[in-house]
Amino acid sequence: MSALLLYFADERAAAERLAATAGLPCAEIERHRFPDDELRLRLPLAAGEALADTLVLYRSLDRPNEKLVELLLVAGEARRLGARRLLLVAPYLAYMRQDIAFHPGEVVSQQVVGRFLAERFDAVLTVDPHLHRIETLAEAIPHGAAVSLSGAPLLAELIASKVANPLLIGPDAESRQWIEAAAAGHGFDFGVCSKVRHGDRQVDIALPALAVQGRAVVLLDDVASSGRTLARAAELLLAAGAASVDAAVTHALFAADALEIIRAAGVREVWSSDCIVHPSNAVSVAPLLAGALAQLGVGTAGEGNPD
Ligand SMILES: O=P(O)(O)OC[C@H]1O[C@H](OP(=O)(O)OP(=O)(O)O)[C@H](O)[C@@H]1O
Repeated sequence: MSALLLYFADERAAAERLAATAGLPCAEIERHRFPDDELRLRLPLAAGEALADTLVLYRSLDRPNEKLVELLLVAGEARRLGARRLLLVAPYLAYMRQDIAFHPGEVVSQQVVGRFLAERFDAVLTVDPHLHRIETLAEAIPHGAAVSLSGAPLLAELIASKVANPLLIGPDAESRQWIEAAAAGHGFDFGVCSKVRHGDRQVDIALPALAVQGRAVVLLDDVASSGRTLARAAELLLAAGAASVDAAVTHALFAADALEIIRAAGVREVWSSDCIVHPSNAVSVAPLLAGALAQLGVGTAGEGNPD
């Protein structure tokens, strides 16, 4: 069974890391944007060349609005050309946070986008999707297509290599799942804050009842967007006597002035996984994704020959 990993130029490095780890050939999709913002895409196929049995499309869904159109076009063309098996590797999955209509008529984007993906791809692999009122990704992406992976163990290894005897702090109740997973493997001390969100850029945080005086604290979260969550938590921790505060996130969205806000709050180092391409990337999720692909029978990562 032949398989090919397809990627776009702006994610070449991360896609090539995955291809190398998974033992897959890879090729770039050519992309041109017309003056009116329409896209012209070209799959890397020579005239008369047959499609691979399995196509793996690598596209992380930060800046999702245009990327969702790319998925629509690539998947549509691949199926038109007779693709039998089409997998999406989207290390960051967008639109997962709007999981309920807060007002009549409000679009429940999570469900709409989830169905859009499930109708086009046989499997959708992602890391730490932000789920709030639903428990499993399968409730958003139906038809058995959802594969949800945890970046916490990789971030925990990174933290262990950077900070001696860290105190892991999760900024809200939802972070407890990855804080516990990260702490478990290394015996880190940990605690979880409580958070109330008042708006896109406004959160109130209360620290857990823990001694933070003199501790090297690492904040660990799934995503940093406006940066306000990490910034507010860091301010409180430093005010409570923490010796240092670093931050690690799976998804480095860092919208607009987020990094400046985080640094101004006193955060020393900011690390992220390469789920979203960003200068803070410090750990690759390629081994995690390659392992999941191997479980789906794609690539050689499961055969002990990742190179
Ligand atoms: O950088 P920021 O803009 O602060 O956003 C990042 C935060 O947002 C998310 O939680 P959220 O507050 O959405 O939790 P919820 O799903 O419980 O509303 C996420 O888990 C982070 O904690």
